[in-house]
Amino acid sequence: MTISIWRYSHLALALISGLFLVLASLTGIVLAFEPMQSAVKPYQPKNLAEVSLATTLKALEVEYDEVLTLEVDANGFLLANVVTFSGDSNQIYVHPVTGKQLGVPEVQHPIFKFATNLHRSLFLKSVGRFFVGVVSFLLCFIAITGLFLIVKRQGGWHKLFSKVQKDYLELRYHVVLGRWFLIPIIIIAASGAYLSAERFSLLPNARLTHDITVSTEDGDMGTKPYELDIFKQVFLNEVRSVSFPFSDFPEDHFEIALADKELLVHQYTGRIVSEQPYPFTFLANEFSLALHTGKGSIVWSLVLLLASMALLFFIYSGLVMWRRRVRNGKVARIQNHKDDCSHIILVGSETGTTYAFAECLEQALTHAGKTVFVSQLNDYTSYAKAEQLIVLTATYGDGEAPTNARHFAQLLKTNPPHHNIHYSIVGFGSLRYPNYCKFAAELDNMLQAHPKFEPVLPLYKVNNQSTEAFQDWSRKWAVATNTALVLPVFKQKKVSLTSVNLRVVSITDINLDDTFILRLRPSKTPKFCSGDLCGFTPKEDGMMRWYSLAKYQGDILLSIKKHQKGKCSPFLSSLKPGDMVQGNIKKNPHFHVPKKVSELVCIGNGTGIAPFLGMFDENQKNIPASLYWGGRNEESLALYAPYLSASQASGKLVHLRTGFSRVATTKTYVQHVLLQDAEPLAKKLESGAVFLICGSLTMQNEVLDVLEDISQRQLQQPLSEFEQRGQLKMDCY
Ligand SMILES: Cc1cc2nc3c(=O)[nH]c(=O)nc-3n(C[C@H](O)[C@H](O)[C@H](O)COP(=O)(O)O)c2cc1C
Repeated sequence: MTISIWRYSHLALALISGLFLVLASLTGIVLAFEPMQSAVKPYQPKNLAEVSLATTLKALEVEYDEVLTLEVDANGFLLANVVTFSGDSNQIYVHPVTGKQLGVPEVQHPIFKFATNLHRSLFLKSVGRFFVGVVSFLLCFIAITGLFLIVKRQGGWHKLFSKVQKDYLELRYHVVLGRWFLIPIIIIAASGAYLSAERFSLLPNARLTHDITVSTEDGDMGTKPYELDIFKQVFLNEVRSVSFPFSDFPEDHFEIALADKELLVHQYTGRIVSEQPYPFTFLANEFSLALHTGKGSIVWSLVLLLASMALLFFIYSGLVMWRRRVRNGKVARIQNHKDDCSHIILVGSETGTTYAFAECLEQALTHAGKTVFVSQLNDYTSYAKAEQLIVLTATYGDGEAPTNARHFAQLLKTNPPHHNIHYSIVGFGSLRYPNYCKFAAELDNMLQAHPKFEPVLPLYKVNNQSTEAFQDWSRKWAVATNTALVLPVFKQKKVSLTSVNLRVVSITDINLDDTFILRLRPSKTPKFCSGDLCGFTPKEDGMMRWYSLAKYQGDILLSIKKHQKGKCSPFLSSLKPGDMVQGNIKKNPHFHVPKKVSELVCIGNGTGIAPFLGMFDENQKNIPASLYWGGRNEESLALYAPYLSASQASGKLVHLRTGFSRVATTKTYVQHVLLQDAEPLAKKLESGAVFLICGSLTMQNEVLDVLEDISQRQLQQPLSEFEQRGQLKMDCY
């Protein structure tokens, strides 16, 4: 529940203050340059901690006829109001030791003046200041709610800076930048709100008053200030300002503002006539001003500049995210009537990405001649002609329902279907979270227990919005329901491909699994790695097919299953040594062996073994490596035996475990073999070994269930802990 409250508060506050925030961040960007520009001036030639006030006062007496005030500004520059011997009154920067003039304060540049006015009051004087104050206050809450949401999303404070989940650009960078800039934004907003509150006298009086009785002490009127001990003991780095006595009368004093207190000092005796510490509100005001403006610190000004820019990005990306969510929520309103449809798709989604899958499925089903109705789980009702119910749902919080799916269980009770309906559930989740697809699993249990619902397929889990996994589920669903379902191609991110001419070095015979190994030598040496992908485009349909590659002694090694009716694999199987073929290489960095790794556990089935053959061959440091592989029988393994034996002989592969599904009466799959090795595998997980999984998506899901089980039972930790540490890498199809 809480996550949606935070999300709606965050959105509502941002919408209310959006326009003001745009202005504030734009002007904030401009204003951040002002302190940077001042701070680089050469007006601080000496370390102030080494110069006593007496030294400066003496130098000033020599240089000027009279000094009225002396101020040490935020940059540590000495600004003095002096009267020269020729009678001119000047405000100048002076050298702390020689008293000589170093420069004059510049008039504020019109751009900064304009930006300051706009930033402070929108040119609306007190009314504007009031609005700006309120917006600062709101911004504080927006940033706090935002930070809370990010912490939730990342799985706790301790994981704030761990890997950010894959999502569309605006959402991803809302999170990535939020982690860095929300704290500075909270500081900017809180200090801005404080300054406004101070300005509108909402805080206790910060002014300081001295309670002095008229001094009767005269002292020696010939005494020079720099001869007094007090001025010899105070150094410039402690001083804010000095006001010189108005006249020679002993009852006029030096007013010295130090970092934390103000002193009145007798001008002839040096006695401290009054000493008052600054009230907290005064210091807080000063601190807020420094934090809000960046005065005196180039580094902080730079942080303010970047935070203002980030704020603009948050406004933009927040709007994009909101629009996506609103648009996705409206899907149901622009389509068929619910009671006319045979296929009902219900979506549970928090950030909207699951709707893209629902739209794809809707298109494909419509194309297959079905009448489709798409809605959200919270709108579940009766569906007069429903034959198939397909639920696509994310999981949120700690394994909870997304906001738009919370009422489904209740609605199901109040609207039980009148006829039997087939159902399938696809859970969208992420292995980074301990409760992977938990809500989908709960729904599955709920429907399984319901007398009117009949499952078409077991629950299918999709990790990190994998389009391949969803395609895989759709193929299975199409077979199970005998539907001619072809999903439209998902929009792919642009990736850089390297086109290469490849010469066939060798090609094996096709084995009993219709599988063969193709060894190709690139004409030039493109940079590639085992785990990258090699693609071919058959002329017939112009669609690229990708194969996971092994880099084997500089060549590309592919394990290919020949599909009789396929377009690409039959062509590749017909190649002869010496033939040339045009291919493409696509980087697949998430499936590379990490540079620093203590141990490797490779798990795969069928042709998924290919990248591992290269990884073992490249294992120059003999990092302990194991292979768990599932195939039909020994003969299936024979295809890879020469490569595996060579790696075993050289210590690059130390542990080989296989599971065969067509040997004994009981089928042994790779996940069963993993279960047999639960204890050693748990130890490997614990000691930081990297687990790589390659092969079919069905195998991947089974293997993940087994690994989750091992991790929970043996280590009392969810598998997500290891996923987040980068110990789990997958490339399944
Ligand atoms: C704050 C947050 C919490 C999440 N919690 C879980 C979780 O407990 N289990 C899980 O499998 N996935 C979890 N996920 C991942 C989402 O379910 C997954 O990214 C899903 O594809 C998002 O779909 P949507 O964009 O339609 O909401 C979480 C994501 C976020 C941002």
